[in-house]
Amino acid sequence: MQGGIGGKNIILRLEISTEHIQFGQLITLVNEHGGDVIAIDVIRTSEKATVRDITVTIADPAEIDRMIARIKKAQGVKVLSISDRTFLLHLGGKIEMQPKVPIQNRDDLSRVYTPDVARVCMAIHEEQDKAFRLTIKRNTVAVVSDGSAVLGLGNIGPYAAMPVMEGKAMLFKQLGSVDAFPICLDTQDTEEIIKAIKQLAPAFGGINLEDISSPRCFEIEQRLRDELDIPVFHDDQHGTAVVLYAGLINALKVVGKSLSDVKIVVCGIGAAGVACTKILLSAGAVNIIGVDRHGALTADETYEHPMWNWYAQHTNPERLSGTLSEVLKDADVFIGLSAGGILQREDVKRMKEAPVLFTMANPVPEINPEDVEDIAGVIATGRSDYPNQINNVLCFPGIFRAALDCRAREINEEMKLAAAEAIAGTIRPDELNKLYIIPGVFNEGAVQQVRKKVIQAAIASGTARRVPRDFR
Ligand SMILES: NC(=O)C1=CN([C@@H]2O[C@H](COP(=O)(O)OP(=O)(O)OC[C@H]3O[C@@H](n4cnc5c(N)ncnc54)[C@H](O)[C@@H]3O)[C@@H](O)[C@H]2O)C=CC1
Ligand SMILES: CC(=O)C(=O)O
Ligand SMILES: [Mg+2]
Repeated sequence: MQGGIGGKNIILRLEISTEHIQFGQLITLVNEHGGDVIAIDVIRTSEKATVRDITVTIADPAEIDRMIARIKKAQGVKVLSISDRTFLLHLGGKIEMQPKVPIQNRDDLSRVYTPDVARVCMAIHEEQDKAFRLTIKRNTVAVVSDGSAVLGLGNIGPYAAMPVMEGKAMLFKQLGSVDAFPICLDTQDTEEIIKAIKQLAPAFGGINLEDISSPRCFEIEQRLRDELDIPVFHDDQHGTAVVLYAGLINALKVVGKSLSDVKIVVCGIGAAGVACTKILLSAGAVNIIGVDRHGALTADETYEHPMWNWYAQHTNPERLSGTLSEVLKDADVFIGLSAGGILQREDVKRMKEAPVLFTMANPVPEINPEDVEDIAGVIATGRSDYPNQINNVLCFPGIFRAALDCRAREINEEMKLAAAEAIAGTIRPDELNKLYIIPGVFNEGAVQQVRKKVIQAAIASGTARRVPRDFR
């Protein structure tokens, strides 16, 4: 994946001479390259020529250049510009700030701002907790990244991370009615990140850490949880783990296996891989083998990475060693949280019957579903263009909605397990099948169910600081 014209949807602005070319000829040319014209807008027209924006969706992006070369050669057609619909959508960023009330006169001005605002400031100064009532704090979350592990793109830095964080902020708002600010810090130093987030915290009711690479993410999250009194949640760890567990509950029902019996191979023992393993262990999984770039993690080895030593001590009961391919033999479940394209069809064939494949690397999964759909029991990816999207977006809007509504001090294990069970439970037994193990992102019932179950868990576990009105 790269910048520029790399996507599947493009808009061509063409000046078309009415004397030389029939519009139908152009459509045929697009179709010959596997493209479909999905919209045509006339920009201007004269007797001799029309200027039109033609939106084309194309199955094989490699065909785009060939198609454009042919259009450029066609007599009577001038290509004025080529744009990628995804890039157009990002022009100027994807979100903006909106005041809740207009400032229409001096009276409004003196209330939202000086002098009257001073009385509100002093009320908070006298009782800091009032910040929850009198500022944006109670509904606002900071989405903070350092750009070090952005999706599966790696360490692309804070500027390049912004589009993902803006996207997360949009999802927070649309799905959970949570106001979220994208914040990308220009440092990858653990202490500086902790300090910066603590300094930002007064404005926020929660901190969603995003795309911070392991092992720094573990210390950053733990220290912030200890030192702040608002929920701090590393989405790539816990959001992913919650949704993965929800998906696995249902996938195992489809293939008729139980969590305590299955052999699970987790590939990519980073932020997401560690958290997914932890939630599965706490839910009763016994036989989990973790694999990273150098092969299986085993208690027979010592690792520089302290989390890997913990991992090796708590997993791989048979102390298997070897490559991903080797340890996959007779496995029931593959969980990929590593990098695109690293799993081969031959490896899947050596797994047990009806293997469950969660190939969750973004944007390119460990294996393309179409390469193994004939031999897999259930397949899920992190993407929205295949069935069974296992993506933390199913968790973070609802879990933060709940945490803000009950003013939870933290998001604890009880709340995470409740969220997973709520997501899994959204699918009725008569709906469950290999192509439908997890609710879709736009399933409003799922967010509401997560909110309800997570608030109940927060109250029961004593971390809620208020009981929302609909729970009284
Ligand atoms: N679907 C979802 O909801 C989510 C998907 N992800 C995806 O999971 C992947 C990992 O994300 P994080 O854990 O945040 O990153 P991370 O950087 O913390 O961990 C990635 C781990 O994968 C390992 N790895 C890389 N290439 C490998 C290979 N060829 N074989 C074995 N291990 C390999 C790395 O050494 C590292 O330990 C990314 O592709 C990300 O997009 C992450 C979070 C949520
Ligand atoms: C989904 C997500 O958070 C990731 O791929 O990093
Ligand atoms: Mg992420």
